[in-house]
Amino acid sequence: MIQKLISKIKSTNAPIVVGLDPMMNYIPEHIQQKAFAEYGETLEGAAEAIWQYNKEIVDNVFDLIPAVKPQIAMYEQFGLEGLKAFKKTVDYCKEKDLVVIGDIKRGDIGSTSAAYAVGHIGKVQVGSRTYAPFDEDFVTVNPYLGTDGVKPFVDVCKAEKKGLFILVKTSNPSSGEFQDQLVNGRPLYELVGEQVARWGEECMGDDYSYVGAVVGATYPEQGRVLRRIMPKSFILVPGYGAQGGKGADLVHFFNEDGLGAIVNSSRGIIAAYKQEKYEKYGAENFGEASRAAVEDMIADISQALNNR
Ligand SMILES: O=C(O)c1cc(=O)[nH]c(=O)n1[C@@H]1O[C@H](COP(=O)(O)O)[C@@H](O)[C@H]1O
Repeated sequence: MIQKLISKIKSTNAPIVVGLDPMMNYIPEHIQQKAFAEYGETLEGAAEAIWQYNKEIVDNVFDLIPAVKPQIAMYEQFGLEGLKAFKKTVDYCKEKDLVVIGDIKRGDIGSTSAAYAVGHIGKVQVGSRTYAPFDEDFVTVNPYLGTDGVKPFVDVCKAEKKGLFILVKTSNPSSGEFQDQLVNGRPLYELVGEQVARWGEECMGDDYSYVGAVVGATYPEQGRVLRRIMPKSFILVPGYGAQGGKGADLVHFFNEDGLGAIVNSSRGIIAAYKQEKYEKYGAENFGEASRAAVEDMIADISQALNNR
């Protein structure tokens, strides 16, 4: 899957991911009203609104981008109906030939991680049959439990040719509380980065490992250091746009080959129609506003990479 991600980044010339994080207050009134007219103000109605919203965004941007990243909590909050909308979204994006990064941030003791891995990127056995329940291409993993909590994900990736992005230095304001603590004089995120590089060594595609890392756009200096510590790991970089990250902050997340990083924006793209810059599109044309925001994001990152 890392090969597919790389070839799609090259063909689109866009190292970006659109985050499909559909919060209800971003979903335009007309989409909500239609879904509620059909299913009532129910969990099913919410799930239908989410699905229709996602579909319109994907239809407007799929040809410009290599990948999407649905964040499962945004679906899970609506229970089983929400999870059905998550699965429908995953399948639809795959039909559109997009790489799907399931943002699930899981990680537990070995046996439990194995079940998460099977459910999201692997296959589950039912009697004589096997099923791929969610079937994303990559998932995000929380490494707090250490090697035996991560290894089941790595094993499933090897068997299924899928991939991981492991949290190393997260984009949020409190990320330093634990991640920046010094251990033998070095910040914890560096030690986690070194371990990600080691986990990745046995999982190489042609040039890059299919075990990647997550490093927030909001910490560009740490990104520069981590780029060197994990030269063969792809870095998923969230925090662009709504959290303040800009193209110019991101150049050091990339290798000299122009690869090695993929930048996520969720609210900045899917709720673009609410920003002053794109309000001329109006809520009715929110998909077109998202397309314009994707084009602007690609231009911003390309320009920063060309100027470095
Ligand atoms: O793993 C992630 O994707 C992630 C890690 C991190 O450090 N920071 C972070 O914001 N994310 C996710 O990236 C997305 C960012 O959304 P926006 O701030 O709306 O672009 C959300 O889905 C977050 O859950």
